[in-house]
Amino acid sequence: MISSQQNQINTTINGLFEDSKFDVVNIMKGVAKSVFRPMQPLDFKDAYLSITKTQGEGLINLIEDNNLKNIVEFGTSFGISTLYLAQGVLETGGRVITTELLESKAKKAISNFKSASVHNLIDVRIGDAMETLKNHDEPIDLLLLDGWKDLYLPLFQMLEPNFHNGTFIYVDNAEMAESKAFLEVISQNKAYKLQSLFGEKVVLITVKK
Ligand SMILES: C[S@@+](CC[C@H](N)C(=O)[O-])C[C@H]1O[C@@H](n2cnc3c(N)ncnc32)[C@H](O)[C@@H]1O
Repeated sequence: MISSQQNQINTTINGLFEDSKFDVVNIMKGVAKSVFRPMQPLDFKDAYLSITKTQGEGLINLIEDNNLKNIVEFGTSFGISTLYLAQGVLETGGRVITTELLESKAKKAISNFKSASVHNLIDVRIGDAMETLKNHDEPIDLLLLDGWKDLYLPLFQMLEPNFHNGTFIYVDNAEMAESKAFLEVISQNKAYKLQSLFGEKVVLITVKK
């Protein structure tokens, strides 16, 4: 049975997907700005760049099926993926820490979490995730990597001491060049198993038991 809170989350997510239909234009504007210089997060301040609905539903199942409670997300944007994570932890009794570099995006995300009445389950860290997660010293059950791809490896390595036998690392945009370089390094490490999902878009890393 779908609870009224799940309904509220779904309504918020549907509204955000509706709003994100202008993303193609916003992404093109961002890419155009970065023709003569490296891309910057600020170039995409209006773009959602979100995971898909199917990915979101898959994340809910992953959380519920494995009773995951301690979730960390790199890259909040306007909060679509975080709302799916919150829907998962609503069932498991867990919590989500999410990180966003741009204050304007983080503030909009917080307002979206309030609309969905899940703000009490989510700790939003504003600023560079390499700083805001620097002193993280609690077990991580699920790490969602969906921020800028050049930070996947240093962030993974920084948080690695918090992984355990049941940790999942969900790598979005795995097909991108910088993600591939990161995954190449991880695949050399015998401690981890890699599995592709959604064609090449996602790689799910698990800790070998
Ligand atoms: C692909 S979007 C995230 C989409 C979101 N996970 C979703 O599915 O709705 C990536 C986000 O990461 C943020 N970001 C980039 N570098 C970051 C950093 N160093 N620390 C925290 N967030 C960062 C960007 O500003 C951008 O909003």
